[in-house]
Amino acid sequence: MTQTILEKIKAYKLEEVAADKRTTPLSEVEALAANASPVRPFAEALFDASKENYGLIAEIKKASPSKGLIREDFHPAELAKAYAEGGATCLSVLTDTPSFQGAKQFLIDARAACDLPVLRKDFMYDTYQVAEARSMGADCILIIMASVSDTQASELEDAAMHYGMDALIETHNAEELERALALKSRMIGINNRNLNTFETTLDTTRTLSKHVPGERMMVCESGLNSPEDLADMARYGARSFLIGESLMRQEDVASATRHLLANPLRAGGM
Ligand SMILES: O=P(O)(O)OC[C@@H](O)[C@@H](O)c1c[nH]c2ccccc12
Repeated sequence: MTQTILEKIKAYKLEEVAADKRTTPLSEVEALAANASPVRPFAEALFDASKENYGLIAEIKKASPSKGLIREDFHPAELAKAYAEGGATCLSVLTDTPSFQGAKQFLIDARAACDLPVLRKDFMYDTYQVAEARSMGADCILIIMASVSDTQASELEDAAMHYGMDALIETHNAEELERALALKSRMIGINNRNLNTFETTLDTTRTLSKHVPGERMMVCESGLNSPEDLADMARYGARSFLIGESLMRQEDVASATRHLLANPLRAGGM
């Protein structure tokens, strides 16, 4: 049987975590996590920003399995500063190496360069990875419903809460969304990209948004390219966005971020 991209990632990630546990035992990671820089409120920052205009989680992403190398001139600290200057609310930093050419050090460098709360973007299966995320300084983790059981999801969420971190619960279809809503987290991601096939369409948000209850905060993820895309998604109730590639492809990341956040809905008085 051929594996999907997500299944392949899961297989190597479980091996990676097992190896990490051998080199750095959990007790050591927990001690580092306990001494890490204080948590920056992630969900709260996003919620506040989305009341004013849009909340933006800007992603530091060097490469992806579907696109290959996205950005040559890649310096996480510089990019973090540019995103902050351009008005991003939070950062997301890919720490997966085999598929995204990310690194744990990228998160550490990006967070040290700005005041924004930071999401560790990786494939999480084990609470060891949550402790590790906090030890790097991460303020939020990602839980991908397509890749974890309900039990795993709530264990990961509990571990995040234990450290005072937030969790972004990522969904891609109605079944995953229903499972996500059984968790405690307020932030519900709708990923427009199917992680098994890497097909991307904003129709995912158009379809699923109506099933996100008002008390949750919807985060529209992937495939967003322009202020018009954001305005379009805003019509479906999205006020917060997770954006990587379209910003990473711009030479001047700060002004590209500013341009993206210029809100035609408000500016046009609609
Ligand atoms: O680069 P884009 O199309 O703007 O997408 C960003 C982000 O949503 C995407 O990187 C992502 C969403 N969920 C993920 C899970 C794992 C890895 C990556 C992702």
